[in-house]
Order: sequence, then structure tokens, then C-alpha cells
Amino acid sequence: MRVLVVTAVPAERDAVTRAFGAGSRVREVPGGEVHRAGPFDVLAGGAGPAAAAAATALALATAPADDPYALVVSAGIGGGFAPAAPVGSLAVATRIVAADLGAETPDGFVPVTGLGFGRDTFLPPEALVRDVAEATGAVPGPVLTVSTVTGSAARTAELLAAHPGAVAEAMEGFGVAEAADRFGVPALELRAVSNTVGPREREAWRIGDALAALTEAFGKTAPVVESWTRHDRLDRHRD
Ligand SMILES: O=C(O)c1cccc(C(=O)CC[C@H]2O[C@@H](n3cnc4c(=O)[nH]cnc43)[C@H](O)[C@@H]2O)c1
Repeated sequence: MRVLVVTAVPAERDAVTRAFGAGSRVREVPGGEVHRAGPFDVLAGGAGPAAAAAATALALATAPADDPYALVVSAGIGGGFAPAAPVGSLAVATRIVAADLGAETPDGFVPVTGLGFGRDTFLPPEALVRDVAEATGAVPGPVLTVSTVTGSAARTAELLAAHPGAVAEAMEGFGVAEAADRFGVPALELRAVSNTVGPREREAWRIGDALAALTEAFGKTAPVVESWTRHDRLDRHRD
């Protein structure tokens, strides 16, 4: 069974496929094209949770019936929370959290679940997270999905207070996981840290280094997910 990887932009998609030589384009989906590379089908689905959810859902809905996806991975560059995830490091999500989905109240932010509907967290398969962390050196921890890139020390402190131990933020993970969940497929999130979450300093983003780290990480992740799709996934369904 194959693994669908959803990135935001083509530069991230190409960083993933580069681990296996050039990715060959396999199929068009509305608004994008899926590139095949090793065990991965890689799609640049757009930036933000809504684009990511739509692209993921379309790719899953149009997957060949005789070769469905066993896993969806949200991947790309991201902001790392200091000191847990420095620039150039990798982060793998133990929880994929919609950090700004909810309501602002006089008493502070209330997550959507506190409003009595929806959900704000998806849990990737524990054993897979552990094995990916071990193979790649990625720091495991909550990865936050935000619609607005954090740009101040105050907002960084707010996020860390609400999500102790958060290692990274990005803009797509929750959208990818929400779509995958509708298809009964587990999701993972893997981020290469291009910048530190905090006061905005766009010129300091090390995008090239992060993309190179992403390529290396996917080379090391391939055997792990191949083994997981063959063995652990089936064990899980047997329980
Ligand atoms: O300009 C380029 O060459 C380039 C190459 C690859 C990727 C980009 C992006 O701007 C990707 C946007 C994507 O990155 C995630 N991201 C990165 N840092 C943060 C952050 O601190 N907070 C939230 N998201 C971050 C995010 O997922 C964006 O969609 C440019």
C-alpha cells in the first residue's frame, strides 16, 4: 500500500521526491499533480489548512481502488519552538493540533471542543511516530496548525502555555489529518524547521537548509513507513 504526502508548495514536494531521484508525475488531481517517489505519492496541495484539507480529500477520493493509501503525511518546512526544535532540525507530531480553531472570549481563547462541537486534535500512530523519530532524529512533540504565522513573543508564549511541549507550528497538518480521518486513514506530520517561532524575522528563515533536511528525512522515513504499512498497520487493525 502507498503513502500520500501532502506539502504546501512545489519546492517542498520536490524536496521530498529528491530523496528518490526526480519524482515521476503519476496523476492529475483537481488543482495539482501527484508525483511518485519511492513509497510516496507527493502532492503540493497549497498553503493553509483549508487548501490542505481540500487537496488531501481530492487525492484520497481519486486514489486507484486497487491501491488505496495506508497513511497520509503532512510535510514541509515549519517554525520550531525554542529550545526544543532549532533551525535545521526535524519535528514529528505526537499530536496534530488546530491551535487557533475556536473562539476568543473575555477569559481567553476557547478551543472549538470547548464550544461543544468539532475536534482540535488528531493523534498519529504512536509506534510510527517513535520509529520515524528514531530513524530521522526528529524531535517528537505536539505540532500546531495555525492559520496565521506566529510573529510575536507574546503569541509564542500564549501558544506554549496552551500547548505545553509544542515543538513546531505550520499551516497544514490539521487540515491534512481532518481529511485523512474522513477516509479512515491515519495521518503523520513531519516538519523541517526553517525558522524559530517568535518575533517575525522573515530574512532569517533558512529555507534551503530546511528543504535539504526534509530530503534527508524522507530518505530515512521510507523504510520505516514501508515496514509499518506491511506489518504494524495490519497488527493495529487486528486488535
Ligand atoms: O520561498 C521559498 O523558496 C519557499 C520554499 C519552500 C517553502 C516556502 C514557504 O513559504 C512554505 C510555507 C509553509 O511553511 C510553513 N511554515 C514555515 N514556517 C512557519 C512558521 O513559523 N509558522 C507557520 N508556518 C510555517 C507553513 O506550513 C507554510 O504553509 C517558501
